[in-house]
Amino acid sequence: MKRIAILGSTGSIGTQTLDIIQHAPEKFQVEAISGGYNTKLLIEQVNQFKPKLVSVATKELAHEVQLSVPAGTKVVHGEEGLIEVAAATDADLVVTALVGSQGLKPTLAAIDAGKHIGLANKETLVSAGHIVTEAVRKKGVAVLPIDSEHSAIYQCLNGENIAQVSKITITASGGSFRDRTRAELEGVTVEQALQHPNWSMGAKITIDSATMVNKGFEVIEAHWLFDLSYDQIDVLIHPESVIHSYVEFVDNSIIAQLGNPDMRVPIQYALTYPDRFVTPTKKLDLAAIGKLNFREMDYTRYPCLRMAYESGRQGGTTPTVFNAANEIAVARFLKGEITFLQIEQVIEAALQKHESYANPALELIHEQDLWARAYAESIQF
Ligand SMILES: NC(=O)C1=CN([C@@H]2O[C@H](COP(=O)(O)OP(=O)(O)OC[C@H]3O[C@@H](n4cnc5c(N)ncnc54)[C@H](OP(=O)(O)O)[C@@H]3O)[C@@H](O)[C@H]2O)C=CC1
Ligand SMILES: CC(=O)[C@@H](O)[C@H](O)COP(=O)(O)O
Ligand SMILES: [Mn+2]
Repeated sequence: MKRIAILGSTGSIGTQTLDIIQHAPEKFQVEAISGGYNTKLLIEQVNQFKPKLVSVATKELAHEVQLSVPAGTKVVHGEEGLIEVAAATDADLVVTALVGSQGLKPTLAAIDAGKHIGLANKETLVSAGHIVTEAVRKKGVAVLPIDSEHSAIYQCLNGENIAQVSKITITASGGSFRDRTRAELEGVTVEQALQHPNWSMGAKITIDSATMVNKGFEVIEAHWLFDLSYDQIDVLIHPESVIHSYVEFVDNSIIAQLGNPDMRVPIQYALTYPDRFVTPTKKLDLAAIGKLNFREMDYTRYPCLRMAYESGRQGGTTPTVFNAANEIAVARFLKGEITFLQIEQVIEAALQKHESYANPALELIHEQDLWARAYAESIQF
């Protein structure tokens, strides 16, 4: 029995993690879960999976949840609650499925407590990759990627010598506006931006996919997960999201991982690694698909990807600012305060304004994250 804790159990990744678990109840025990504000779903999950510990966003919501869950369930709240879910139970593996850099402290707490990590919350590695990587090295825990591209690369690298990798290629669907020119992005709506062509995901990552910030995050995430230089990480547009990513070796051999766009496959792989078992997902039918398409990345069309590479290469607090400014810009776009094209303007302005600090400690990361948020919030158009 593998004991699992889930940060963000009520979200897209969290619910799909529980879906895999409910298909193999003999393999998993859910020790702890956390939700934010969706208490209705959280209560259903607690009653079905019977974790000992559950966390919600606020004290008031914790009181509400306590009334509707089995006696003996401990209900906690806020950042401390997330840290407790991450670190205070007997879980072997913590699935980090919170959205945004609020996932950083709980992830570090889980690592410090010696838990293996099923990593979905990529903003954590973008914001503080060197700190997370160092903590993982010190504690000797495993980080099993859940992000589909990184799970693909992890699977392609299984048993290979990383020194013989010449480069990796992360595939990108192109997002909800992949067939529009930049001029055609003027006036696009929130509703249109939320229509991802292949994946059903939370709102924030769906917007990140449309701006190509998501791919930029994935480049930085790959740099930290696989210890590759930015020159060894490419991005290629692949509209069907069937090839999830691939690795090219020094002998020009390429290994790719394929599958239907269904996050339950990489989630399951992270939960059961190094084993595999029959899954509730559908088989990939290449004959029915017929052909796969590819397009070279256009960095003028997608300036956020260019900014991500620049931020990653600069390192220090620059990726922290890139991430935090983006979080605010996306929230402002979703609230209707700014336009889609202004998201990249907010990020660019924050990157230009900030002063990069090399090798920052956690306190400085936190400070710069707050600075970038306040600055991104203050920009008026
Ligand atoms: N969805 C996907 O297919 C993929 C997602 N990822 C990454 O995984 C992470 C999660 O994404 P996704 O599942 O789509 O996101 P969702 O928005 O669907 O879920 C986010 C989760 O975080 C919780 N949460 C949000 N705010 C708070 C808060 N203040 N306090 C406590 N909990 C909070 C939400 O709770 P509630 O809803 O109850 O408020 C929810 O459980 C992101 O980093 C994303 O980039 C990576 C690859 C694919
Ligand atoms: C499912 C997943 O891993 C997402 O991160 C996905 O990559 C989003 O799709 P695109 O960013 O390629 O549009
Ligand atoms: Mn991805």
